[in-house]
Amino acid sequence: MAMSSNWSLSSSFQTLTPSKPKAKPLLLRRGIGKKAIAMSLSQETAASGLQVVEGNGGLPKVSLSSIHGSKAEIYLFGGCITSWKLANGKDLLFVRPDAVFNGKKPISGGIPHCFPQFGPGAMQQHGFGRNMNWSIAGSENNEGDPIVTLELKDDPYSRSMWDFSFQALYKVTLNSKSLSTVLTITNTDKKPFSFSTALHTYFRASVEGASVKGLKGCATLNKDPDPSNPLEGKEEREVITFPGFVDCVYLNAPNELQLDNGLGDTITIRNKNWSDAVLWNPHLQMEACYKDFVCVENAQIGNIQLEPEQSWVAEQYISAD
Ligand SMILES: O=P(O)(O)OC[C@H]1O[C@@H](O)[C@H](O)[C@@H](O)[C@@H]1O
Repeated sequence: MAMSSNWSLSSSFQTLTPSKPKAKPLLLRRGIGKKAIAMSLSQETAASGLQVVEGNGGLPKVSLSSIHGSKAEIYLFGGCITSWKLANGKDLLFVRPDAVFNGKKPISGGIPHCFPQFGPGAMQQHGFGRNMNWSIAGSENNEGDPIVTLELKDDPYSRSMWDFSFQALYKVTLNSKSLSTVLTITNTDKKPFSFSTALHTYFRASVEGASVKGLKGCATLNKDPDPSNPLEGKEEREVITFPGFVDCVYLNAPNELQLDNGLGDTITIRNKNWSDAVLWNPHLQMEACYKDFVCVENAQIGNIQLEPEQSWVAEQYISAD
């Protein structure tokens, strides 16, 4: 499979001592007071093409601009990428009209994290990663393309649900026609833990014209009609469309899928080490917006167990040609 030249991952599991990226640290650090955050807003940071600005609800938002014209936005709350615009100004991601930006409820749209649980399970459906504040651990600029690394660590809130010490690093790179992410989960505890995770990507779409290719032959867990009792099956379709409610897990999904968003764009979704995929459209359960998006999610549905100091790494690379 062809990958871009900056696409490299030596191994999926690495034993390493958790470390900060080498890039120059920015002002917004974890645990910093509100006042300090306010002071650092609007500041042009060390790496060009990257700014921290005030987003909806006053939440800090990282704004990325490539010299090639593409743009992206990431809320530190939830480490959620809410916008990915090509040079032509088209935003390929979708934020639901009912999304709230109050720093409490997860942002419904863009690319929310499901961590440390895809769900359903012991804690809230998609875990706590999407409703905690991530911090900026570093930034770079590679030939005009901005790169930012966000970090999430355990705190009393996460420990109230999942009593482990962890570090999540999320490196986001914006290129002219692509957006890539590397998620690294490290066990910083003294005991093993297990987790599941997903990138719950909401793609802007015209649902009637949208389709996904690449999943034929996969084993499926279909949550339609009963989400609490998924039906096991096998995907027989070359081209999957969204004629009604869709909520299906694809196990051992391939490393490359293609989404036709029904709006004139073909989006290639490549991954390394995201083992599974999920397709979701709520249909009439969300009458106000279901026609305007489809979720195509890279996921790790089965639990990953990490020993102390061990890391799990997975990459996603979405591009529009
Ligand atoms: O939490 P959100 O963004 O509303 O998404 C919920 C949906 O997320 C999907 O990933 C699940 O497969 C669905 O079962 C679930 O209903």
